[in-house]
Amino acid sequence: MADGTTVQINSRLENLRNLEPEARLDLLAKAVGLADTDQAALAGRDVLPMSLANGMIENVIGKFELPLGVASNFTINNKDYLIPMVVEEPSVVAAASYMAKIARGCGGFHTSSDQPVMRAQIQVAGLTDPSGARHRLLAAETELREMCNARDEVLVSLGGGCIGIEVHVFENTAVGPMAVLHILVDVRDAMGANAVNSMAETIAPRVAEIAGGHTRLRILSNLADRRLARAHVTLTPEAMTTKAMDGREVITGMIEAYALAQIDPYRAATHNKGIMNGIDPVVVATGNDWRAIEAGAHAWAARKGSYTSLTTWERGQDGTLTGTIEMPMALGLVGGATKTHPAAQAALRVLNVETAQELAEVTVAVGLAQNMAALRALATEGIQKGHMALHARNIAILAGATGSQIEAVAKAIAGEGHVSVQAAKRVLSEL
Ligand SMILES: CC(C)(COP(=O)([O-])OP(=O)([O-])OC[C@H]1O[C@@H](n2cnc3c(N)ncnc32)[C@H](O)[C@@H]1OP(=O)([O-])[O-])[C@@H](O)C(=O)NCCC(=O)NCCSC(=O)C[C@@](C)(O)CC(=O)[O-]
Ligand SMILES: NC(=O)C1=CN([C@@H]2O[C@H](COP(=O)(O)OP(=O)(O)OC[C@H]3O[C@@H](n4cnc5c(N)ncnc54)[C@H](OP(=O)(O)O)[C@@H]3O)[C@@H](O)[C@H]2O)C=CC1
Repeated sequence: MADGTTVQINSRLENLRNLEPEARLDLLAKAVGLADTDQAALAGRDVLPMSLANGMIENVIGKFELPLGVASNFTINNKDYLIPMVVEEPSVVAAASYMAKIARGCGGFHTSSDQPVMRAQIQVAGLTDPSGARHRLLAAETELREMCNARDEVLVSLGGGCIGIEVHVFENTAVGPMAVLHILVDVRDAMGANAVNSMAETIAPRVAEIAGGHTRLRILSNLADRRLARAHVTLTPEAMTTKAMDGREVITGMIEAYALAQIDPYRAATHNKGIMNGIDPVVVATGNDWRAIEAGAHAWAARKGSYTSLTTWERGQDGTLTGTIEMPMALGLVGGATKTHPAAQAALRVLNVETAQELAEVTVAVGLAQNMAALRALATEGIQKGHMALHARNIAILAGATGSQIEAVAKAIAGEGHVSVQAAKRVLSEL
């Protein structure tokens, strides 16, 4: 766990879906060994006192609640994980759990990641010799690195700190030539924005002196391309077989669907939205900055000039299907709201991760599972059947159903295949 103790979890929580929320939390608490305070935080009982909320952002007037679910069945690198997910969209948690169930029968997900290295940019403008400035800055690397590290002794004592620099030259911009110095900083278990921003601001005057010209921007880049996390999964045709389709056909359909996301930005945007359906809920549940993750994901997807898929899907020589994902994942276990929000702390304990790198790897594995669910549904029965069956509960609520009526109305309209408020109102009046 984040506190240093190791717990073996069995993520296959039988019958979880059929329990009431309190019983589900109870089952989760037993599986993970959660303290009462963490259970209360996850249940949303007085989780965020107004005084705390008021200290987190400005002009606070209240708090906004969202559902917190748990995806089961995940096996990643032969270790079981239960995944807390904060999300407003139906079918996301069910889909992740389902794909994790299929994947665990095939050995689960496997991951790797880069060291947690962030970059910050120091823009130098007003130059006549940007290439000369680049050489002068590169020659001063040791001095600049030492200045950065003197700014954050705690990070250095934790094994992190500035590990190097890069200088990028732009000969022609709207305001003339520019050199941009990047500092590369190992931020350990933090997301790292504040650490790298402070270093960038500290060394900027010296950078201006060395380069000539003047410095302007001093800020991290959310294109965290030195902090990539990767996951892959290999699935047999037998595991991909559905009631209506042979697994080999399902695999063919998924690969065809993926092929469009590779080359067509219209499809890639939706394909990647499906991936972020898995990633964002984990980022939110752990109190991390989801705008930073979104910005990094889409900038990475467009890095080759045209926007493309964050995943790949390929058929192996033995007929198996392999899915992979690789993307920036700047997540922290400390800093930001991860430490201040009690539910984020509890969610991290449910995840049972030791390092920010492990959290990043688990998160991209959930993104891959979510993409697998969408492609599998799209390649077989279509998205509406499974998604709308679960969305039907929202529609039932909109139509005025309460308590046990919600499930009854949802089941009836999903069964009719006509999920609309009108149909729900009719069923409700007949109940
Ligand atoms: C929705 C399912 C999973 C149903 O699929 P199903 O075949 O009806 O599921 P099942 O009843 O056979 O259950 C299989 C397992 O799914 C899970 N499961 C199943 N139902 C529940 C539930 N109610 N509550 C909790 N867990 C559930 C659970 O793990 C269960 O195992 P069990 O517990 O029985 O051992 C399937 O149809 C599916 O995966 N559909 C895809 C859904 C999806 O991708 N949703 C995302 C929203 S759509 C979108 O925004 C993105 C998109 C699609 O546009 C992206 C793109 O285009 O690429
Ligand atoms: N473009 C962007 O994405 C931007 C994002 N942000 C925001 O910045 C916040 C995240 O910044 P971040 O720097 O991560 O957070 P913090 O500055 O809140 O926390 C990180 C600090 O925690 C301390 N620390 C303790 N233990 C560790 C450890 N094991 N590893 C690393 N650091 C440790 C270090 O501080 P110390 O040395 O002081 O002990 C470190 O600098 C988020 O709220 C984000 O929204 C801000 C600006 C821009």
